[in-house]
Amino acid sequence: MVVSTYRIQGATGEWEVVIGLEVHAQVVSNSKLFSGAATAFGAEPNTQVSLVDAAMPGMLPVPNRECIRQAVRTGMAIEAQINKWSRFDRKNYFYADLPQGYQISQLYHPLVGEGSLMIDADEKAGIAEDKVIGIERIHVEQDAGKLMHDQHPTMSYVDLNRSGVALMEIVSKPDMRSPAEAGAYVRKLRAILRYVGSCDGNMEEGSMRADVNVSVRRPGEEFGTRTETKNVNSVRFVMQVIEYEANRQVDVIENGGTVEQETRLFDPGTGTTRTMRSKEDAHDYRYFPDPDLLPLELEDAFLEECRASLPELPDAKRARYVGDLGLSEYNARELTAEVETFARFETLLAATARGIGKPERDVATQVANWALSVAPGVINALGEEANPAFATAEAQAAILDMQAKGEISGGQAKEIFEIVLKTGRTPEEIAETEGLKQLSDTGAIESVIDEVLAANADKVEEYRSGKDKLFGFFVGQTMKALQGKGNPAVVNQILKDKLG
Ligand SMILES: Nc1ncnc2c1ncn2[C@@H]1O[C@H](COP(=O)(O)OP(=O)(O)OP(=O)(O)O)[C@@H](O)[C@H]1O
Ligand SMILES: [Mg+2]
Ligand SMILES: [Mg+2]
Repeated sequence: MVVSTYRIQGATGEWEVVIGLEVHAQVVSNSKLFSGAATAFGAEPNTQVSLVDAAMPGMLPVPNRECIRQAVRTGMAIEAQINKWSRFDRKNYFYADLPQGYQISQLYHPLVGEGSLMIDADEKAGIAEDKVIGIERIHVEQDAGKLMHDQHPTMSYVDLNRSGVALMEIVSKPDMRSPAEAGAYVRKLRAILRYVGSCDGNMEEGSMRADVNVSVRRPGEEFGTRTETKNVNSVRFVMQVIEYEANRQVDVIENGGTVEQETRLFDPGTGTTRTMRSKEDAHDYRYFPDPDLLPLELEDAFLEECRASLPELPDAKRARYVGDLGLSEYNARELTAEVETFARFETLLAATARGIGKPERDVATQVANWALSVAPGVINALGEEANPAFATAEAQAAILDMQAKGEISGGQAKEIFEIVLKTGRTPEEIAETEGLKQLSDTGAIESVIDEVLAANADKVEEYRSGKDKLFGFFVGQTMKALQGKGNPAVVNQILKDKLG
């Protein structure tokens, strides 16, 4: 096995990087954490703001059961401790996008305690083996509004649509040791959130973003001082932040300086980070329990309902694909990485197995290869000419069924799929009218084989006296005579029978 350890080579020796991530994930829910206002993305500014979200005096927050349910389900999906008793705290600070003057969050008693998540070995990415990353906690909190500085030459506007939307803050332990591991962690976490349906994981639209904590140390020594780069909104950027920060910190230390604990901002344009605020003006948030809210107490029936609603999760699905369906580790990992991918695969697998009347296991590898490489290959090659709407599960299953029955070859399967993508015609009809079929008519194949054997009587003699290798020659000659359209299984069988 390749053991690849990520190290920064400094002027004075090697450094190890230590990473912990705080991921803010917007909870999928029709209404906000403490109000009935809608959460739909892309609405006109300030059209989804209740009196609670605008912090009108006297308004009281009421916890939204669905938001709590989603956070509990997420906690269960990372095998975390679910705290039946938790409480909300006020995190006080002043900023124009925060009308309350405080954010309702959970510092002292979060809803979800310790859990973990496994990142998968990926040799290409430099991750030698599966690795478990600890998760410290998940707490539930409100999002803030959004300031808009580009609407007016001298004024800033504020959009409160996001004010009060439920977020989960998922805090990892400082267990990651390379940009690749951090990238894999974010991808795996995003996959789990999407499987569970508790967050859409859409980083570009901001429904999932990461605060990236980075420090460096000599391998095996005490942790160094961390910096925290806020609001990083893509996997690639998370990795860039770590790469940049780790190298910057090594330079600082090797040049006799010390790393300051501070909050930094990432500039995607230059791939660098810069100071946003330092420890000196660090916030004192004056956290205290929110007097407007009672502690949350979860009942067993609620917890059971949450557990029962969980789908099969990525690790379990991957193991089942290998164990029950007989797929390779690689195929299983690729197919389970995204919800859309496994959903498409499972639909196609079911349709193919049903069509041909065989157990799923018998056709799983064929369907997996089709879904992961053959079909995308044909679609990409066609580019604009392909109409994705024609790539239905039924059409693809029909092609795979014909191939599994030996009626068409792999090459013909691709040609038929091409025509399907361009025209929407059915595969059976295409195979028939375009002559894209293998010949399986035993009578016709038999007479061709008879001719081949008669024309090569000497070779038949040699074969019968023990030169087994000649079998391939007869197959080749027969196929040539059939212009490549013979069903290989039928050709092989008849040849075997005739040669004795
Ligand atoms: N020495 C270190 N190097 C890198 N990461 C660290 C180190 N120590 C702690 N971390 C990580 O920093 C993060 C700290 O997050 P946490 O939410 O607990 O506190 P915070 O960042 O101080 O608070 P806030 O939520 O207000 O930003 C965790 O992900 C943790 O793993
Ligand atoms: Mg935090
Ligand atoms: Mg933080």
